[in-house]
Amino acid sequence: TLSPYGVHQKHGQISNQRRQFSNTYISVEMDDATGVAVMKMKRPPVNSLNLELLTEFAISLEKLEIDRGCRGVILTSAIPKIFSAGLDITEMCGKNADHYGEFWRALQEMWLKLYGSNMVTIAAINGSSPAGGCLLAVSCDYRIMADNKKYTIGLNETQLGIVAPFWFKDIMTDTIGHRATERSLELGMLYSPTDALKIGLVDEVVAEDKVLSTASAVMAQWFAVPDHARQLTKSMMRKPNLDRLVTHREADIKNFVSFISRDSIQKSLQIYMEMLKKKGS
Ligand SMILES: CCCCCCCCCC/C=C\CC(=O)SCCNC(=O)CCNC(=O)[C@H](O)C(C)(C)COP(=O)(O)OP(=O)(O)OC[C@H]1O[C@@H](n2cnc3c(N)ncnc32)[C@H](O)[C@@H]1OP(=O)(O)O
Repeated sequence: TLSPYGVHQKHGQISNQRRQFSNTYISVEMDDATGVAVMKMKRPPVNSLNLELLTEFAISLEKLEIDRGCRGVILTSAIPKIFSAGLDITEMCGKNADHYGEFWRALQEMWLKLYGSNMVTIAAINGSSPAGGCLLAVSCDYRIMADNKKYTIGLNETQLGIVAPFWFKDIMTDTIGHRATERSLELGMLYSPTDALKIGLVDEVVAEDKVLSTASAVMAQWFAVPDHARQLTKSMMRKPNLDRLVTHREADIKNFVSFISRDSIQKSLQIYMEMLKKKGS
């Protein structure tokens, strides 16, 4: 079927209790018996967040939000060793202002839906999660990361010569505190799972093969609290950050477009992409 946003979706029934829907880059398995949906990003090689993935992400969340049977979402990756490499740098390089604006609006939309969700959201971080990948995780209610010192998480934007916008910074501050955020963002720090746990960037570190089962167990604990009370509390905690972006949404897009269009920023991103490609070859 074609959704109102023009994204093709495949629907399938895999049992009486489980429903599945899948787009190009997102697959969702909804378990009606538990009320839990597992949402997986599947954009090889590194789940970088391009316009299409962000749009599918927002639509999938919206569908789950209006599904009365769904109380919680586990966000994870179908790609081994990678949760998400963050924003697709090629969406921010060598394109025109209209494209940059459309891309940023899609990112904002996805974030407003994820951070503002009434459902319990748990990030099952089964791989590296820099920059935009970290934003996804920090926007959830709870974070469980696989215990593998090769994986890293953090807002490393300054290392690319770019700057995490105020709404990334706000939720990072709410998660790890002002001083840790200041240092972390200025230096563009990426943390191992153990160090991320120490500063409170993730809530639990577990063996790689236990990430999903731990997420399900944590979900059951959160479900023990009456939904209406938990939802009102979440909304009270998150409303100021949500309102701030909604109020300044157009200005934020304008800032992004003018910042990213600068020759010096384009050059920094190109150098970073070349460095990534060289490393891979
Ligand atoms: C005044 C204020 C104004 C505000 C202005 C706002 C400014 C913008 C703010 C933007 C906010 C967020 C930014 C981001 O999210 S930028 C993305 C940052 N991400 C990273 O730095 C991660 C980069 N990638 C890696 O470190 C590694 O790839 C990995 C994730 C650890 C995986 O390592 P790997 O060894 O398994 O894979 P690798 O060989 O490196 O990569 C495979 C191929 O994928 C390409 N690639 C990797 N990451 C990205 C990416 N983010 N976007 C696009 N492409 C990516 C990589 O180049 C390889 O390609 P190829 O196979 O060589 O062709």
